[in-house]
Amino acid sequence: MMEDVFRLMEDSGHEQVIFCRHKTSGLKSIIAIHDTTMGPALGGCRMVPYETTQEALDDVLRLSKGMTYKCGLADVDFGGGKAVIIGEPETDKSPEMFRVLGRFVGGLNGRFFTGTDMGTMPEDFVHAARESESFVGLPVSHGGSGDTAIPTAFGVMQGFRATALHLWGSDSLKGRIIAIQGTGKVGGRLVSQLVEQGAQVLVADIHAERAKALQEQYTGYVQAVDVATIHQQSCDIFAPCAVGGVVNERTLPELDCRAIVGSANNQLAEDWHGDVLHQHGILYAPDYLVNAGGLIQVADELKGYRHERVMEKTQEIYDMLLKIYQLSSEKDLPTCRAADQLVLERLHQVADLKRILLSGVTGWS
Ligand SMILES: NC(=O)c1ccc[n+]([C@@H]2O[C@H](COP(=O)([O-])OP(=O)(O)OC[C@H]3O[C@@H](n4cnc5c(N)ncnc54)[C@H](O)[C@@H]3O)[C@@H](O)[C@H]2O)c1
Repeated sequence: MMEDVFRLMEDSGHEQVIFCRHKTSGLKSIIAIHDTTMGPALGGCRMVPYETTQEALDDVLRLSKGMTYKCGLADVDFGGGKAVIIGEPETDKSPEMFRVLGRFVGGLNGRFFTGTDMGTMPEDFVHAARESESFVGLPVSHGGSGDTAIPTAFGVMQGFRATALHLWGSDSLKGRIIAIQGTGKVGGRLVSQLVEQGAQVLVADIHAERAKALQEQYTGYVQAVDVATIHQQSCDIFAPCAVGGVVNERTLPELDCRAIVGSANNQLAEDWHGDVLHQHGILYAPDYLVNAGGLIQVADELKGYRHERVMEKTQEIYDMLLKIYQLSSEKDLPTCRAADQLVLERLHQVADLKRILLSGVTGWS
């Protein structure tokens, strides 16, 4: 039986949940707006063949709340939101379905902006964008900003450097050993940038040929290892850049690193795994801060995209991460909890400044 939606919203602090259905296109979608204190909600739109509506609802509530935290730490003027489409991306998509989604999102009148996520592609959004201006992550030919892996990798590099400074007193990565799980768009970029900085890099990918190719390209600096053992490698920094949930009950006792800094979303299988990392003296860079480069890029599209501005903003991940590490040390708090505390402080600050009425605002409340 479906759980009471209002109770779920109350538990997670959501403002609004919208169920959208369209008979002819078969669209079934849920949009969740978590918190708009900092600005309109922003978050990706996923298409997944959820088995139940409850499963889709739980996912959209969890992900939209996560976006509030991500926007808060990245210091962009957006709040948390997310959309899910219930369906199989390979077979259920149609241009009409995305135009219908465009009309539903457009009907929110700027309260929610959305970009691509698992199961949705920039090409799908070309159809949606015909109906509303609330879509980001369009192909470059349609005014989009292009591959988000570029700022994302740049942000992770800031994470490596800030972590090195905190742990070893210098942000140089020369001679450091970094183990990268997943050598795709982000991981692959990190390898070349790390080699440039003089680091030693261990790599693993389920497509073993990708890791091997990097080993051949950077002989003497990059070594390919087995996917099953990458997290167990003795290294300075373990960088998950593939899938979520890699820090879990099974992997925790096997980790042999001083820090975890990577691009993958939801690296902690459960929040309390972050507490265990803290107890074990493994420094964890909250993933939603370190991988915020992509979010910063799509948020910038809404202002008229400027690459330099995106990279400048992404660079700030360095200082924000140092702030989290410092708070964590001072208060003996796990870094994930220190990050949450900073977001809540920011929400209070923004709510306070918004008490000042701007001229031209319609309505008096
Ligand atoms: N691209 C972005 O802008 C961006 C932004 C934020 C977060 N992320 C996250 O970062 C991660 C990497 O993103 P990407 O764009 O490089 O994706 P990608 O699909 O280009 O690369 C992922 C790589 O990981 C490999 N892989 C998958 N499962 C693996 C496993 N169990 N062990 C080892 N390798 C595995 C894949 O073969 C692939 O080469 C993802 O979790 C993504 O959600 C990416």
